[in-house]
Amino acid sequence: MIKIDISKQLHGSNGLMDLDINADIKQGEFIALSGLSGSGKTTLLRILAGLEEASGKISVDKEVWLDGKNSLSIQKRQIGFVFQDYALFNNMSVEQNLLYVNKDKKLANKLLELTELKQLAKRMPNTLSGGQKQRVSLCRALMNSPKLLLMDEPLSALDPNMRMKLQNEILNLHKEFKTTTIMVSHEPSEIYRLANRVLVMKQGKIIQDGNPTEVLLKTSGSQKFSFEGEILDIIKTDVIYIAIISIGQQLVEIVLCEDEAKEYKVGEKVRVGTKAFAPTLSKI
Ligand SMILES: Nc1ncnc2c1ncn2[C@@H]1O[C@H](COP(=O)(O)OP(=O)(O)OP(=O)(O)O)[C@@H](O)[C@H]1O
Repeated sequence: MIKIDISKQLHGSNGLMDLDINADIKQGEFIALSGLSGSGKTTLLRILAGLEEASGKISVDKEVWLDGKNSLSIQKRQIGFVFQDYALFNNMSVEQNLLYVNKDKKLANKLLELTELKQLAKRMPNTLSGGQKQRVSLCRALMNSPKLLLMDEPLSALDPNMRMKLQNEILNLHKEFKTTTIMVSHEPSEIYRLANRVLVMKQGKIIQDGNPTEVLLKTSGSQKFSFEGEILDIIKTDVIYIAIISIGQQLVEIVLCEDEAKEYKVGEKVRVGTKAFAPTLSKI
């Protein structure tokens, strides 16, 4: 069990902001940490890792990581950290990056096999793709059998296909090692696939704490669809107008009458909704 009860005054974008976090995390939980930019997610991870000071207490099982002025050093905390920008040692091969953390060759091999990196073990990081680099940094973070794995938007620099592949690998690694994990993510589908619990932060506080269904599904099964998107263009045809909306990776056309077309502007954020129809599924 990880017990967190910390506070710290931060300089938010609108003046001072108190980071105040009180949460208990069970062994093996996979937590998605979500919330608007500037809400304090990265700072919380950095405090847990011992990279930043805070007041309060953090304990992991019977071990005290922080208690008032007493703070266990980063090296002694047994933390794995995966950053968005990989942070690999570029002068070391893939295998050396892993063995630098811990000389356990058997574990390094197992991790490289699980993430299909075995053939790349002797390669240098700058010869790898973004997805491969992030797999290496994930493996490296697991080399010291961390009590807590912290990941700060680890997949946000990757294209959607690679992102999905890495989500599966993260899931496999979590099944295998059951490492207690906190991962910052903004993507609902990613959170839904990976996490068993979601913490949503706002202005330094946790404002929602629940399982992904409770936190993410707002329609409660009512079959109303609603997607957020942005108007890319409004095109006039003979008698009607067509708004081109970008929703995630897709472009959608919505027919507008003249009065509606006047109401909206290109660049505006909109909600595309539909009700009273039965959605169907088909394989792709
Ligand atoms: N050591 C610090 N002392 C004071 N203020 C800080 C410190 N570190 C960060 N901040 C401020 O705290 C706020 C929260 O920053 P943080 O990076 O934790 O947010 P975030 O939720 O991770 O945002 P993003 O999603 O954009 O990465 C920011 O306004 C930042 O400037």
